[in-house]
Amino acid sequence: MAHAEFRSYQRDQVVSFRKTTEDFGGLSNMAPGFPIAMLGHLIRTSEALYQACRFPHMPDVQRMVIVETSPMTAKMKSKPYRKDTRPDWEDVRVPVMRWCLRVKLAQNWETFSALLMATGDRPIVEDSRKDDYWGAKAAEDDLLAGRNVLGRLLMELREIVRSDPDRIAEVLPLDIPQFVLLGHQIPTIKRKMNVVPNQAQVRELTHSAAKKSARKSKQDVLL
Ligand SMILES: Nc1nc(O)c(N)c(N[C@@H]2O[C@H](COP(=O)(O)O)[C@@H](O)[C@H]2O)n1
Repeated sequence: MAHAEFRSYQRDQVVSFRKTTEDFGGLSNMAPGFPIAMLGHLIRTSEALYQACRFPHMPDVQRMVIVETSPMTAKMKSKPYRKDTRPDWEDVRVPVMRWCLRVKLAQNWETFSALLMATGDRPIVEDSRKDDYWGAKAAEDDLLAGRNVLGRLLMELREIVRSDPDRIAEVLPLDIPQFVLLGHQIPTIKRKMNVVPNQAQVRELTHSAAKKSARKSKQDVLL
């Protein structure tokens, strides 16, 4: 999969997604509404989980990534540290992404499995402006061209949901060195119904949203 071949998809024959607000936007790692609970922390998106996995040896950077409300901002904020990404990242990033998607599914079973099933048998493609590794880019004749590794992983997951859903009853940690979050070994994740934040997590979310809104209204005044 890491060396998935480059291919073209006819746009009108696939399920594609770009914005998280589109019908199939929930397939995007950036999509809100698929929270992940791990080691007592609430992680808002699979993108944040994936990006945090770059920095097992830098818990402060991991924390910064997982507490940020917006996954795009989290990714941007972690950009200065990209040079410190774990050295084997190129070898492990596809298994890490596969694991992140399984965790997203295991903890949001009803909603994410329903979304995957709603794609039917059509190819799934992330329609990306600039990333033809995880997704595919617009090409001539209404084609999308790229390696579409994320789309392929989603299709792989769809097949598991369809034919062997018990494989997602538990998601084992990856057998790679330093598979840790905030200094703790990542545990086996058990399938559960959609994650409901606990009281402490609700307080944390409310607090950070309130702080953000206060900052914003201050900026509004300054503008
Ligand atoms: N919405 C969006 N904007 C971008 O700029 C993107 N690159 C993506 N693609 C997603 O980014 C993740 C991989 O990021 P890196 O390889 O660490 O840059 C992955 O979730 C892609 O689906 N999406």
